[in-house]
Amino acid sequence: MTILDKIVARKREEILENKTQNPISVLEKSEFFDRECYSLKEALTNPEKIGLIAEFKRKSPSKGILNADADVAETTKGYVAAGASVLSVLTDVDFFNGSNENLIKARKVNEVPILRKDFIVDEYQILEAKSIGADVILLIAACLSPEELKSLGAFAQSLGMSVLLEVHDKHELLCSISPYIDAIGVNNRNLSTFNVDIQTSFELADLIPNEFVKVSESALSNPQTVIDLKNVGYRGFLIGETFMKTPDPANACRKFVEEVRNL
Ligand SMILES: O=P(O)(O)OC[C@@H](O)[C@@H](O)c1c[nH]c2ccccc12
Repeated sequence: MTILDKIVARKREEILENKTQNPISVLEKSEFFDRECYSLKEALTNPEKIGLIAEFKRKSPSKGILNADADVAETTKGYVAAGASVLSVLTDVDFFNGSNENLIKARKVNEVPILRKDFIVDEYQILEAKSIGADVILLIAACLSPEELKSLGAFAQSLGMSVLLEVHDKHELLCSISPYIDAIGVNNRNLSTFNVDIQTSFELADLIPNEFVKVSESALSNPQTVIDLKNVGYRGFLIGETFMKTPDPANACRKFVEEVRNL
């Protein structure tokens, strides 16, 4: 059993618990449920920005605790002030020390698209994402069939949300493309083995059809890599650890954006 299998197995239990505690009728009454979502594509294609998706992640299964203390409202506001176009907030509790509460706190103080970073396998989680104020959901090809990717993507888009499809190899990419996604993220980290290799993004760049915004995810720590990825067509850069492992993630983000701009 890989770590991804473990996470998904636990996720299915959690969904059952949440469905009884917070039925859909309750989710639909949330203050955020009827708000209009911000568009991921629009945010990432703004020519004045570098296309940063800055992530709030306290812990990861591969690295352990990154930051137990950072305040989510202050950090996410700082990310946006630093120039981030989009925020990503981990909501998985057991493996990433995230929470829905963290996303709600980020939503209340920011006016940019927010990605609910979690392992989505059920429509219920998409309604939950909408109810906590998320604009974007992640669909991970490694844990969903092509049919599930299509139906979950179509469901999210029917609610006005954007869909980021995550792939980490050519096979996943080629069998997951559908009209029900807005952007394609190449994860440089293999979620089953935790191996990281930025070449993955360079190798898959040309295989992603141009109608999708191209996003490179994970293990980005060098400002020059952002420039090199831009040159092969990427418009989004998802960064968590590089910022969160420092005592002041927003400040680390500000320095990173400045360095990219000066290159
Ligand atoms: O912290 P990093 O190496 O900058 O990576 C961020 C993000 O890409 C990573 O957290 C991530 C990518 N895909 C995921 C799926 C689930 C949980 C987390 C992730």
